[in-house]
Amino acid sequence: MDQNGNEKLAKLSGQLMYNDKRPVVGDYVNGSPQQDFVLIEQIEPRKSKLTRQTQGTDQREHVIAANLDYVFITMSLNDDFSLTRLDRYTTLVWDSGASPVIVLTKADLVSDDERTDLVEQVEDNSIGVPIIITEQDQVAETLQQFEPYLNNHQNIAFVGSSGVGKSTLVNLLMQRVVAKTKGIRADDSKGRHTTTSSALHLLDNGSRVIDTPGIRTVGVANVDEAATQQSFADIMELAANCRFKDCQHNQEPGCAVKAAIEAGELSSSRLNSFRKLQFESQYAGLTAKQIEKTKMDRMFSSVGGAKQFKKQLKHK
Ligand SMILES: Nc1nc2c(ncn2[C@@H]2O[C@H](COP(=O)(O)OP(=O)(O)OP(=O)(O)O)[C@@H](O)[C@H]2O)c(=O)[nH]1
Ligand SMILES: [Zn+2]
Repeated sequence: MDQNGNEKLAKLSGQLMYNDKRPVVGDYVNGSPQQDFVLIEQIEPRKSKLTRQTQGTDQREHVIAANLDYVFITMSLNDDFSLTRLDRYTTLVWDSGASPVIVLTKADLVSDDERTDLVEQVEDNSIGVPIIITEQDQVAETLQQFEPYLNNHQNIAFVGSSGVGKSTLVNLLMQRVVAKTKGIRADDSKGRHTTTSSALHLLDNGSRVIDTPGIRTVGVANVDEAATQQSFADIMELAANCRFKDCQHNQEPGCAVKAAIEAGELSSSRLNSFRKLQFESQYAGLTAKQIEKTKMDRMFSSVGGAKQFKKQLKHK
């Protein structure tokens, strides 16, 4: 896409190909126009990059999107609420160099008391991260809350579990259907039904929503708490019978997990994988807190309006 928002066909120069330097969505590139395509010759330094954490021995960094300014961590208040997952997403975003903003959706599906309680939990947990609260059909209120993050040619993206309302928000910001929501088919500008949605949506004010399946699911694979518990259902079940509620399954007396390993009902490698995941989650939570503290001041000064908007909506 050029400066004017026109999409162009582009090819990579041999030099970039040779060095395995490939642009990702959000990259700014320089190149020269050829007859019917643009030859990309240089990728500008990235001011932020969202990466996928590869697991196992392959430690190569996989960049999913570049130059994001704000990443909206989207979580629904009714059935997707998890502070642990929120912490891990927040860490992921801080690590990328972008700033996180928490979006709590579907406020219309919880009672006022529940909403107040959940929002306070997030405020206490994610100190310094702005919060946006949205609900069904509140278009003007929602746009108003997003405004501070869009008014300066920003690159933004939405992350979060499936079904929390990311597409709904993208479409709302675009003021038309560009991303598929459940039950609605995306329409492209020519009025033709499309099955794939574009990776980059240009808003009227010059900001861009970067939206790819890779961004949507970033972190979800190794982040999703419920999925973790589900995939280690056998260990969770055994652990319920440990004598101590906070049993670490090491040397504690009355440990049902150790007993199962000794009885040959559970492999010790399975316990190891479980530990690895547990450790990663604790580490992620800790880092989030530390990083949040150091970046707090910067956040408050750069988007001072955010808290006010939230308070307005909360007490309306
Ligand atoms: N009641 C209510 N429903 C909502 C709200 N936001 C979104 N929904 C509904 O929730 C469903 C899922 O929303 P989507 O926008 O498709 O969710 P998504 O996060 O894009 O899901 P994926 O495409 O799977 O990543 C749709 O039926 C929406 O209409 C909200 O604030 N309130
Ligand atoms: Zn135990």
